[in-house]
Amino acid sequence: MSNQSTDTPSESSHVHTITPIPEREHVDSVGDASVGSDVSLSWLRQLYLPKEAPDRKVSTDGTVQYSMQRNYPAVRQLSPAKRERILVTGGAGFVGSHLVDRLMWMGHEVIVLDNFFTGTKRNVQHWIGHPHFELVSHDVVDPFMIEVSQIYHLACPASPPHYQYNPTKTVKTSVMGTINMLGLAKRTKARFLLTSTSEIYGDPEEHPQKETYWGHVNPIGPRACYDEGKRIAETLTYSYMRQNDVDVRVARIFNTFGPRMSPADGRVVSNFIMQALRSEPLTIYGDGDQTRSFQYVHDLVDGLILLMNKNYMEPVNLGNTEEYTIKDFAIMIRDQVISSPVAKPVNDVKIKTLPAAMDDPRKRKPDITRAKKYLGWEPRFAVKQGIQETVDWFKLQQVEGAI
Ligand SMILES: O=C(O)[C@H]1O[C@H](OP(=O)(O)OP(=O)(O)OC[C@H]2O[C@@H](n3ccc(=O)[nH]c3=O)[C@H](O)[C@@H]2O)[C@H](O)[C@@H](O)[C@@H]1O
Repeated sequence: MSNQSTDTPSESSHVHTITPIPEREHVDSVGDASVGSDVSLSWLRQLYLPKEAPDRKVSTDGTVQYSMQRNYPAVRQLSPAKRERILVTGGAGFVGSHLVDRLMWMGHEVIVLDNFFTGTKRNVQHWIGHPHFELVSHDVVDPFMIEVSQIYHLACPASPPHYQYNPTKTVKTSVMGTINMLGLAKRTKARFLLTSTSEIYGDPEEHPQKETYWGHVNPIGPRACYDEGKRIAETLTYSYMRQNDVDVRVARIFNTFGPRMSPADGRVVSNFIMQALRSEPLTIYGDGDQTRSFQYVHDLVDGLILLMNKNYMEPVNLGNTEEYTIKDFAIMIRDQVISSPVAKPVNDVKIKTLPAAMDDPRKRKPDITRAKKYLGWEPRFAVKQGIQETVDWFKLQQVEGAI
């Protein structure tokens, strides 16, 4: 993409009316006691923003030395009868690893399958060797046999540059990976949860998007490998439900951010934070009037666990209704990185405009009436609180030389 202009865009001209964002209280605990996922934020933070890191020593000579962790984080003690054996595909990825943290906290046995294309061992390193945890290097495109009672099927690249890097493989992952995992659910009678996406709505003509909306997707465009892949994954899921009595759940996940996002995955949150930290211009694709609604990863994990454990089989949107134009979002992130008390000094960060991405949805915001009604779920985190934690995490990676 070539640079067209270097300037700070005006904050006014929106394409449609955006609901003002309400103030939210600072959150210090997450989860839901009804399913045993309730936990303090500080317990989770020790896993990704530790005060000390006894498992690794980062030296000024540019080396890092990992050592066996002496103590695992404390988890709930469950009786064997209540302990589920849970498979998480893509469990070493950004969302998957936070889900694994919570399921481990809840006292369950967790088996992670990952091919490490976008996930990393580092994301789940703190659990390796734990008696409740197993990490398997495996690509879901190939069949996999195991006895489990629940399957969270997350495996698939999710950022547009990653899923467009090898579109055929993305389609295979969605189609064959989902068939393999549904087959496993059928054989073991495990409950199966598909992580679908807001992208199945395409460039929506309905706003906000309800689950009853069928979508507006270009079937042959550059995003199709992901959009259509996830649409067929939904089709497969409900076919197995009707034909084979598989107990299914479908989450349609809207834009999610947080610690452990890959700094180079090309999504807007990681791009803007990294650019601001490096004092580089923030890159806006197109006019910046396109909108997205961003949720913090812990809210999503709350929603996924509730959905798995409640008795509701239709698709459910999981997303935050705080909607931003991308240009307002750029300004918000820039200001937050600059004003952050522990930030290394960043120079005056500019914003530059690049050509729009093809088929980029113009607006996106979830209608979460269903999630509220059937799961008793709604996001708790203000985007700003989540962004602050994410900025802190990116800074820690920078200090440790990991990025
Ligand atoms: O973050 C997510 O959860 C979602 O990310 C992508 O969907 P998309 O909305 O295109 O996400 P981004 O790549 O983060 O882009 C958001 C908006 O920011 C723009 N953008 C992105 C990157 C950038 O540097 N500058 C910029 O203006 C994009 O053009 C787009 O309009 C994935 O396709 C979804 O599956 C995934 O759920």
